[in-house]
Amino acid sequence: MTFNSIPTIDVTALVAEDPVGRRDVIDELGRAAREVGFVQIVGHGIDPESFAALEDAAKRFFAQPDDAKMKVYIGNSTNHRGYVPAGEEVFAGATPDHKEAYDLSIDLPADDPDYLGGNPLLGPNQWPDLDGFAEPVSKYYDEVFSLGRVLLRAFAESLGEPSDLFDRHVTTPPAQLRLIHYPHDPSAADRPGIGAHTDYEVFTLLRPTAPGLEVVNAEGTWIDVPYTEDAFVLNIGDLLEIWTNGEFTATSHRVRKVSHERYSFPLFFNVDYNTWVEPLTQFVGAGGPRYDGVRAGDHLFAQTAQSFTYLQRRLASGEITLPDNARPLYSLGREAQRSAPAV
Ligand SMILES: O=C(O)CCC(=O)C(=O)O
Ligand SMILES: [Fe+2]
Repeated sequence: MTFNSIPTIDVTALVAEDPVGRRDVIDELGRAAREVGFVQIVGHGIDPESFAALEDAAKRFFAQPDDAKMKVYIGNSTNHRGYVPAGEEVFAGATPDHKEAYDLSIDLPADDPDYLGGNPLLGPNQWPDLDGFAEPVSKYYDEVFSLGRVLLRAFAESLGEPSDLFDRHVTTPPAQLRLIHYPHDPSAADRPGIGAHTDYEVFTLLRPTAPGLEVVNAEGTWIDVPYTEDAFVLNIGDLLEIWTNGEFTATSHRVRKVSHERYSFPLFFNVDYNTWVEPLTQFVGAGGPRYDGVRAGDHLFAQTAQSFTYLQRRLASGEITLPDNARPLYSLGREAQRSAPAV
């Protein structure tokens, strides 16, 4: 099965809990997750004002001088929160991505036991000292997180399963929101915005401000995700691919070189750190499971540690270690399947 465009699904009936219309939406979501792994979501009910306020906050944050941004450098954090300067994240192998970012996640109190116990992804955010930043960013996070929960339940139902099959694992998950800024820099025209990859979580809900995102189909052709105002781009991540034994696909995507300024805001919806994710028996046929199991948080941390230079330094010094059985980068998704079968 291949595809040449990204479907758009109006989820109004799902969000409104319309008992009749929601079933059609669920079936459409399931079909898109199987056949494409990417979909544009409209009718999601997120207030355009919340997005406008997030975009404004992000622009004001990135417009600050480097030394102000570096006060909340991600490398100051033990739980992976804060500012990611250009060149910090080495995504596509040798070529650093041409972007800067600000990473936050579920904002737990400073006395959170997982944080105090050294969990590498859980704990408080590292908020900048910038008026009118934390409030709109947190509001957007909470609203999109709630939408994610509705969609997660819909995906379970689309598989003929109880709606809480995955959602029962969502309490305080390491679900990151990234504010990404791709600056305007014509001299960097030969560098990718973000190299090809799959996302490491359950699924991603992304809002961009401009085109540039591309996904690969089964034939290896890169397909544009057209920019649609007010739509969320939803893509299936590694964990749903593993749980469904490949029934859903984590489709590889990239951001092509951007000569214009662009922002994008992916919220990587996730399950709790300690959730064990392996192919569910109902999806495993005679051929057996196609994937080894992973712990949700370990998978995200292992992938993160292999792509952020501050974590590579901590690994090299022995300050931190990779989780057992860490997968190498980019071992899942359609691109990986084309070169080698999953294990
Ligand atoms: O900027 C985009 O549109 C994509 C970002 C992305 O794929 C990611 O952060 O994982
Ligand atoms: Fe991504």
